Amino acid sequence: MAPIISIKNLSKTYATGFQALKTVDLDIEKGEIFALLGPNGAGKTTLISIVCGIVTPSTGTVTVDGHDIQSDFRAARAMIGLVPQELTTDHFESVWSTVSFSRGLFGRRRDDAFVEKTLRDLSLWDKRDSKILTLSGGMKRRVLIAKALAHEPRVLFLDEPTAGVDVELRRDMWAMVRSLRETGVTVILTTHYIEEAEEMADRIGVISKGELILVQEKAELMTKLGRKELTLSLQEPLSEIPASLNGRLALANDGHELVYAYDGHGDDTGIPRLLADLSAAGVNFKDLRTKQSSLEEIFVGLVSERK
Ligand SMILES: Nc1ncnc2c1ncn2[C@@H]1O[C@H](COP(=O)(O)OP(=O)(O)OP(=O)(O)O)[C@@H](O)[C@H]1O
Repeated sequence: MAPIISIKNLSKTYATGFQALKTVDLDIEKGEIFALLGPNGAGKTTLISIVCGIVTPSTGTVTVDGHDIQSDFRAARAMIGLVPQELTTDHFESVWSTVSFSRGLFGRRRDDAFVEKTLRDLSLWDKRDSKILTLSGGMKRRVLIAKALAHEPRVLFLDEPTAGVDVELRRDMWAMVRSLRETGVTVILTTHYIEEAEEMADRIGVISKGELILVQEKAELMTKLGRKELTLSLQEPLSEIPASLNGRLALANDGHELVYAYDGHGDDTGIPRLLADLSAAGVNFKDLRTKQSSLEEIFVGLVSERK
């Protein structure tokens, strides 16, 4: 099956001379949930802004269901719903009129029943006559989603959908994404939360400094991301690791700490066996802490693995 979005040789250098994207190639399959994972400034918004026709690429092409986003912009854009990070217009409009207006913008015929269903699904029905200005931040986010869905797009982009939203909205948003997928809608979300990519995505692309450094099925990538470290603060410093524990641990902090790295997503972390072996070797500790690899460390690990 042809991909719903095909990105080839895409790069972007802004007028400042800053290169925000470096030769990105990516195909998104119809009906998948794809998470673009990367730290702030990695180029996520730039990438989706190009696909949505908001930013012009410096090189490369993008097609949406076969429509070129530059030469066939209207057809390409009509396929897409975009939920941006912030609402910038429409403050004085009511919820109902801003959402139904968005539908009209894409040439869709008026369909009050569809707009009503969208508002109800997003718990906005009671607010349909309220001016956007008077809504809470969470409600404004819901309006952004309703606007993006108003013209029944086949592809939905969510830019940092849960940054700063409350638990309830996050849960609603995830449920909405899953139900959209059931109707064949393709969802692409950007995030810098590993947990969000893990919860939502079928496939994850890791972007760092404008480069798509890895694209992988979630299950595979989470195994890589799941590395954790257990640090034990010892009661007495050690000059060397006891023979029975060698190979599993590293000494740190001048022998005051032992560090054990393990797969945080595996069923068998090896920790119970490790603690039993430490006790048998007469090594006592006074404190312990665990640490998840940070995104930065993961990126460094992923990039060096590819070399
Ligand atoms: N119009 C612009 N002119 C110059 N530089 C820009 C412009 N827009 C973005 N940038 C720069 O491009 C880089 C990538 O920005 P982008 O917004 O795509 O990142 P991001 O991964 O979406 O990050 P965030 O999560 O912070 O939005 C950043 O360093 C940003 O400062």
